[in-house]
Amino acid sequence: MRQQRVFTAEGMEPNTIARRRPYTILFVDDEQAILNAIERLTFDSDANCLFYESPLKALEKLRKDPVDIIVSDLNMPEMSGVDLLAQVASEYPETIRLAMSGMNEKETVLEAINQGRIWGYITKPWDNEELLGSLEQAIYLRSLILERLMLQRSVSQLSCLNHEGFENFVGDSLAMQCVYQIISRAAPSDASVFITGESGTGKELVAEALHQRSRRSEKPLVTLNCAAIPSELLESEIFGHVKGAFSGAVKDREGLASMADGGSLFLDEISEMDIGLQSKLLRFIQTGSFSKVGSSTMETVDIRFISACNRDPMKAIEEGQLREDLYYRLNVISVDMPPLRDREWDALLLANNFLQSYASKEDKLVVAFDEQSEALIGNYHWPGNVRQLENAVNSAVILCSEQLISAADLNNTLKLPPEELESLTRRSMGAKPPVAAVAAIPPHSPANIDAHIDGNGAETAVLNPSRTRTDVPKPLSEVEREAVEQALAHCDQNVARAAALLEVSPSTLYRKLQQWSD
Ligand SMILES: Nc1ncnc2c1ncn2[C@@H]1O[C@H](COP(=O)(O)OP(=O)(O)OP(=O)(O)O)[C@@H](O)[C@H]1O
Repeated sequence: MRQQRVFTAEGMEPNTIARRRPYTILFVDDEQAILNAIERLTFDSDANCLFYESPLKALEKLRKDPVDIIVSDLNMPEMSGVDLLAQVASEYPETIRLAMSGMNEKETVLEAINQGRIWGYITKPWDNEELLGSLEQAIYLRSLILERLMLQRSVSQLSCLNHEGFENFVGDSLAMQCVYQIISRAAPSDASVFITGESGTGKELVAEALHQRSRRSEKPLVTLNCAAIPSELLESEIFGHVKGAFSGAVKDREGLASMADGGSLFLDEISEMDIGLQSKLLRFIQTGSFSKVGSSTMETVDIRFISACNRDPMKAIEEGQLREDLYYRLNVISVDMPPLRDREWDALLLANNFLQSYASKEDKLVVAFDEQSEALIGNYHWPGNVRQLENAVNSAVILCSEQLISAADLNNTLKLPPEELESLTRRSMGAKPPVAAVAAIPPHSPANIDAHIDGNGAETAVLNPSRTRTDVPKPLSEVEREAVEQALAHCDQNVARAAALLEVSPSTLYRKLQQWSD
């Protein structure tokens, strides 16, 4: 009996990716007899060998499920082997590509090698030991590439983790920087804040950050999810009750309003609150006074109100689910949370962060996302926002059987149909690693522009040379105007928000807009 040929790269440390699994080798040749001969030769090896007569079918297979190594004949009627390998080189540059050819095609092969489309070649007819030796070499090369990929990803993850975040937020997109600025400015005030945004965008984190950064941080932040408590119990939940106020009220009970005294009260999903109770809440907000259910004694507390709604509050008002007067009372400062799909590369930053925390929680040696899963994270539209991303990563960490998370692992919760999954994981759709986040910001975007106050106190926007990659400087006036235009576009033409983003006063911005319109 022949001994099993073990295609495991020698010289690699135990537990490295080189040992993670059998490698997949795809052989393409239009002659079935050649494929049969290779199949017999590799039958006992621990590699996962696949055989295709049609180069087009081989490409189709590759696009569904990339392989480690491809070995292709050169002369095939459907598509030449050089073209096939060039295609693989452009779509999957890290797949090792070998050509099989007779000596008469040496010129073509050498040219392809020199152009980087092919890594090596096997002559036909081959010597069995030489062919197996070439495959072992290819596997060794592939293992080095995977090792390098893993190291790159670890470095990129470390830089994500070392990135100084804002409170408990992860993300440095322009949209989130704008949110951080509003929080920083609003936090010290006692003014009510109304947070809007789709479900799972982080509205509760905003409430926590506002409280943490306020003078009330030593006192409690009390959260009430108005949708989670039956409306008949909500009044007593907020204001408390006295013994005998209703059947079941066997003793006096403090409400959340008393518990939040000196601190903040976060009213989540406010439009779900019963409309009758909303008028009592309005009175309470206006006076700071309330009485427990079943009591006529007034109590006074000092509370900062933060509210959130995951639907359009104007629609809720129109539909009679939110009192307009209450809304304006609660909405002194508004924070609109951007959906995850509008946050540049934040999804990748967040995913890496969740990967680290769940891998350590589950005690699993999962170190990174593979290329396809990174592309999926960057390209998917995440209707459930950060919460959905967190669940997808959590489940992928639990289910994944290798050190790299694959798109299929993530798709366990996303449940995308195969065609959609394939198109979202295609490299050409442009996912970028998180470390590229800063470089990806256009050179003249507001993130690359600092506010500058000159000796006379006049504010101007200047390019920060350490953050821009442009080689040819533009006149300052042009840069300034572009920065203002981009900031306005980013903030839906809201001058106050654009001014906050550019770190100038709204009056400065109005003055400049006036000058430019003259
Ligand atoms: N930028 C972020 N960085 C890190 N974690 C985040 C971020 N945004 C949200 N999360 C996490 O995502 C989950 C959902 O966030 P959160 O509960 O704050 O969303 P929400 O907008 O209040 O949702 P809902 O409207 O459904 O109540 C939480 O586990 C939260 O910690």
